[in-house]
Amino acid sequence: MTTIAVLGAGKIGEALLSGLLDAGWGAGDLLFTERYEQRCRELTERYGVRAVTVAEAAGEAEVLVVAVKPQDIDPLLTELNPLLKPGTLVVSLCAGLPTALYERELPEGTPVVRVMPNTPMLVGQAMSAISAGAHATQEHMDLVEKLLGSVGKVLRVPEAQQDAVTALSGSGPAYFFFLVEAMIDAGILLGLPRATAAQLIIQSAVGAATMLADSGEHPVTLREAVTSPAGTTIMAIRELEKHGVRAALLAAIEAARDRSAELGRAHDA
Ligand SMILES: NC(=O)C1=CN([C@@H]2O[C@H](COP(=O)(O)OP(=O)(O)OC[C@H]3O[C@@H](n4cnc5c(N)ncnc54)[C@H](OP(=O)(O)O)[C@@H]3O)[C@@H](O)[C@H]2O)C=CC1
Ligand SMILES: O=C(O)[C@@H]1CCC=N1
Repeated sequence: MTTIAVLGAGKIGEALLSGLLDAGWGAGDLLFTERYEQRCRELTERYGVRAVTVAEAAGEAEVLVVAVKPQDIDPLLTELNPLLKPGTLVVSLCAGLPTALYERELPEGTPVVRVMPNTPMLVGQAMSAISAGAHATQEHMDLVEKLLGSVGKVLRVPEAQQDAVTALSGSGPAYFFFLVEAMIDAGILLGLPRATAAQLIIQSAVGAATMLADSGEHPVTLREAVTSPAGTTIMAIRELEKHGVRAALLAAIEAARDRSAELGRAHDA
């Protein structure tokens, strides 16, 4: 079995560890690094996976998954450079960071795969997009596809699309959570108890997502089926259009794309 070390087991690193264990990966094949002792203990107690140093991770693992904040990448790559064994695959989950950054800061020929996952990985429902760096082979891509495929769906995309992907599916769960939060507030406004409003909206979200995933229908068709002539839904849609919700989403996702590109440029040589 391939040994995988997650460097930086925060929100997404923990989601990956948890998702891989749920999918049947052995705890003995998973390692992680973290900055603080207490966080190491917490994760080891929760998942039975071993906390190691970066040097131990580089010595033992065939795959190093980098899951630190983009702002924390430079010291980690400096530490990793002299430790990396030839042929170790480096998988980056970091928003904005190009494979070229890793290739520049790590030993010549290091295979790198850039991935943009999302937190539904925690429940085996991630959407991950993967792109090969200059030295990543078909076998490396297949291995990363297998790894991420065990915790959700995987799409191969050209690296030039990764900033857009980050804005859409990387950040995407947050937009849905925001929408659900606002809709629950609307229930409160209408006088419903919070628990009732939450149950109504969360199940509606699950039902709508399942229809989108399973029916093969375009979202417009599904929305039209809910929108009766002179009924309730069209009154709500008119307000959404009047308040520019569609334009707000376009602008929001464009801003997220721009931020991803900016995070990458911050590391230009
Ligand atoms: N959260 C998300 O939904 C997604 C995040 N990502 C990407 O994943 C990466 C991590 O994000 P997220 O999990 O949210 O962030 P977190 O801050 O939750 O996780 C990063 C973790 O790495 C630790 N860390 C930092 N430097 C080191 C180091 N040198 N060695 C070991 N551990 C270290 C941090 O410790 P400390 O807290 O002490 O600094 C923290 O626990 C980012 O690059 C982000 O762009 C990608 C897709 C989705
Ligand atoms: O907000 C962020 O920067 C990270 C990347 C995608 C989702 N969360």
